Amino acid sequence: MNLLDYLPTIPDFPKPGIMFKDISPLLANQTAFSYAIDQLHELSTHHDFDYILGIESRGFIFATALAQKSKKGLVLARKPNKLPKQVFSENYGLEYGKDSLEIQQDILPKQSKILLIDDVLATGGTLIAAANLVKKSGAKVVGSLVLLEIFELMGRERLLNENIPSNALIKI
Ligand SMILES: O=P(O)(O)OC[C@H]1O[C@H](OP(=O)(O)OP(=O)(O)O)[C@H](O)[C@@H]1O
Ligand SMILES: Nc1ncnc2[nH]cnc12
Repeated sequence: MNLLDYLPTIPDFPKPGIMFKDISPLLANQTAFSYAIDQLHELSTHHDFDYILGIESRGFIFATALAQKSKKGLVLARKPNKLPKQVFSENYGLEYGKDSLEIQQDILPKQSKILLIDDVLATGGTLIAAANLVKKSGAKVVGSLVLLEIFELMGRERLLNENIPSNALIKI
């Protein structure tokens, strides 16, 4: 199955010049979605981890499915002002803007091993911010896994510079 058939490119969204990869058709096709989760789960087994960290919002979809399949807990990295307790925060830039992510300060046990999950790796800004939140918690990032990596935006290099191993089911 070629998952790229279910990931159309939408030019100039959300800003001129951005070639946006839309995951909606993949999610809407039960066979493609299920195949993607099975393949991502297989890649996740190469890591020894205690928790999955999912990134709001598209990352939550894949993180939830993988946490269930892996029988691991799911921790949410959320956009600002959504979490009810004390948080660690990170500001970051991504391909088409700036944002912040937060996690609750008391959610990750110190020294626990964390696998980061998102849908797309573009510049890597989002995953590096998520990794910094894990570090602030005293936990350890064992790797990152995405559905789709946009190779020319060089996120993988940025992640490697931060000592974050990265893997992607599809690379374009
Ligand atoms: O590698 P980067 O350049 O950081 O870009 C990747 C991020 O961009 C998208 O998130 P977005 O902030 O658009 O949020 P969404 O999931 O809520 O749509 C995507 O879901 C990744 O999290
Ligand atoms: N080009 C892109 N398509 C989909 N999601 C993205 N997140 C960052 N860049 C993206």
